[in-house]
Amino acid sequence: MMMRMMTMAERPRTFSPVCAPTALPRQSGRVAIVTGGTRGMGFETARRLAHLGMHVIIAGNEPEEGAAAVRTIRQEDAEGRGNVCRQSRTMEFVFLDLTSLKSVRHFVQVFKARGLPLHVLVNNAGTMLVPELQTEDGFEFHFCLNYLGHFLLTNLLLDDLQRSGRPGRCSRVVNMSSATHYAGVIHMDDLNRRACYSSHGAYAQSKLALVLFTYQLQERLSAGGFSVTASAVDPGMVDTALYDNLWSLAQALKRPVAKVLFRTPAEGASVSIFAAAASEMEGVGGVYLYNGQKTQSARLSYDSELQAQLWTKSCQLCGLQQA
Ligand SMILES: NC(=O)c1ccc[n+]([C@@H]2O[C@H](COP(=O)([O-])OP(=O)(O)OC[C@H]3O[C@@H](n4cnc5c(N)ncnc54)[C@H](O)[C@@H]3O)[C@@H](O)[C@H]2O)c1
Repeated sequence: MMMRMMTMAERPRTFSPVCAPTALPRQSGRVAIVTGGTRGMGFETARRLAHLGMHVIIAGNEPEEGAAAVRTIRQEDAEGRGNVCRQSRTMEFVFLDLTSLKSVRHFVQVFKARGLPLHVLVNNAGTMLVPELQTEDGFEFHFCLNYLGHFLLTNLLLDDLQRSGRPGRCSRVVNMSSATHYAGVIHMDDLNRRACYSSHGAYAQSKLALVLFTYQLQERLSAGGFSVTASAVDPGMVDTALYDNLWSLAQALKRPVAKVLFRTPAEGASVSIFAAAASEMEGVGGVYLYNGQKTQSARLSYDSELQAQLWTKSCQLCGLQQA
């Protein structure tokens, strides 16, 4: 499929959603995992995929928020169908803490025990501007939550994605990146940023790592002849709880600006939903999407040597055997 490349300078200033909701095909019989689907864009993604008929598993570290999200979506679904089906097992929450590699492995074990197929994995969960902090495994917080946890999760679920995809109906991995990745640098010898920490630098590195991971994953999937695609998406600036870590003056200034200029979570999520479900994206991978268009990502993200190095290093950090 031909998609026109946009440069950064060409990026439109309008904040319209990327695709009309009606343009998406039904997804009955398909299964999706959405990380961080308890609120914000993850919730909107889970909601839309569920309404398209998918069995959606919200994976997150906030069980109460997760239960509320599941209740809301089930209720909406039941009302849409004119019946009440609150016990439906096609919309559920399963605990996953992406800052713990043990939790990632446990989540995968629980999922595999169910014997379900897996057609869509949306790696959406994330955090931003956290003060210097280490995870239980000793990783920098942004690096682990935004990138490494998702790297491990995806790799452990790859065989399920490969088994569930077929030519003409590929399984899809969607990685939630950000325009901040353009400012990112990969510090291969200091991925945990011990030498010189900045929360913005750590966030940017994690989002660039996700783009490098996306391209390397697609290359490996294509080389293996698998019916799985991987894409990175950029939702624009979206008014969500992601900005809760801004210092208080910045918060106060952000609020009125966000109301006018930022996208709503539903608008922001439309790019993940498009990547996860649109017919236009069938068989399309190794791309960075912004406003539903294939867009040029950072120059560094196309460095295939850097992609391979990061892959190898990430396998070592997670204790994964290299394929
Ligand atoms: N809001 C924006 O302007 C913007 C812009 C570009 C990219 N993004 C990205 O979009 C994604 C979604 O963010 P959002 O804006 O909807 O923010 P949000 O704070 O509303 O959602 C973040 C989600 O991640 C989950 N999460 C946090 N820590 C977790 C952990 N340890 N384990 C599992 N889940 C965890 C939260 O529970 C929540 O569901 C993030 O990856 C973010 O970096 C956001």
